[in-house]
Amino acid sequence: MPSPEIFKFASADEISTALDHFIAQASHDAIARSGRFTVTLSGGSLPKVLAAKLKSNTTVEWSKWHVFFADERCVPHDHDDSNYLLAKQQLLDSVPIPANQVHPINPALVNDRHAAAKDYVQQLKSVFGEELPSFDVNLLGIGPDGHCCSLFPGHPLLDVKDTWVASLDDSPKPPPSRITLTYPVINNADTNVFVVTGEGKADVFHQIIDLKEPLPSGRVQAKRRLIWFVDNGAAGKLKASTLKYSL
Ligand SMILES: O=C1O[C@H](COP(=O)(O)O)[C@@H](O)[C@H](O)[C@H]1O
Repeated sequence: MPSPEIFKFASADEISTALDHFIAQASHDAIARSGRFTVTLSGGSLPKVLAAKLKSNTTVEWSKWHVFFADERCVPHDHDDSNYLLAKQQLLDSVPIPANQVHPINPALVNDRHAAAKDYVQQLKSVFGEELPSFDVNLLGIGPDGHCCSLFPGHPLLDVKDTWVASLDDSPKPPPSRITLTYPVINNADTNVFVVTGEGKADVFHQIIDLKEPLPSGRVQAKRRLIWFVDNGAAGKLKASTLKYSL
């Protein structure tokens, strides 16, 4: 299992620049290796930081991207709570990824979370076949409680191993009904990248990295790289010895 690599930046803006370079390189490498770049996006604070610079990057072969969502709220695509809507507004509307290579939750199934999760497994199979999906990169956020995707502390979904996509109707963070990738898929990625900004995340980041508390984000592994991009605010309580400063 790779050790976490933690990179600290002065601001969210600096993270956007670093992410632009990092994702462009990861995309280039994956396309050279396999002809495509498979990536998941999270919701919350991530899409804005991710897209700020990346959306103007003309060196990226956007036509080779296949985009999924690490988790999604069971709401229509035009709902304010939709992770897809957020990603569309921040990034997807600005870059030429073919529409059939972007995989949002099926909008016809948002009132039936079980069916939506099952459908999302089929969407994964349409790109990865029957093998356990191995994304080139998952782009993940963390909540102040340590959740990532829609995997919340103490929730039974933390132990799910028999499906690639699970659903819940009791998310402690609204909205309650959601679907989420499970650990077998998350941890089978080549690279998992967390993006953490702001003082509001300083306590939980310290708990995960320094105190090694078994919060959902702290249980994320990867096949090759496990990377954290953090700003000064989020790293405010971290022991200095755990940091790396350049990629
Ligand atoms: O509900 C969610 O929250 C997490 C963290 O969001 P943030 O705003 O604190 O960064 C997010 O990663 C996840 O995709 C989303 O559904």
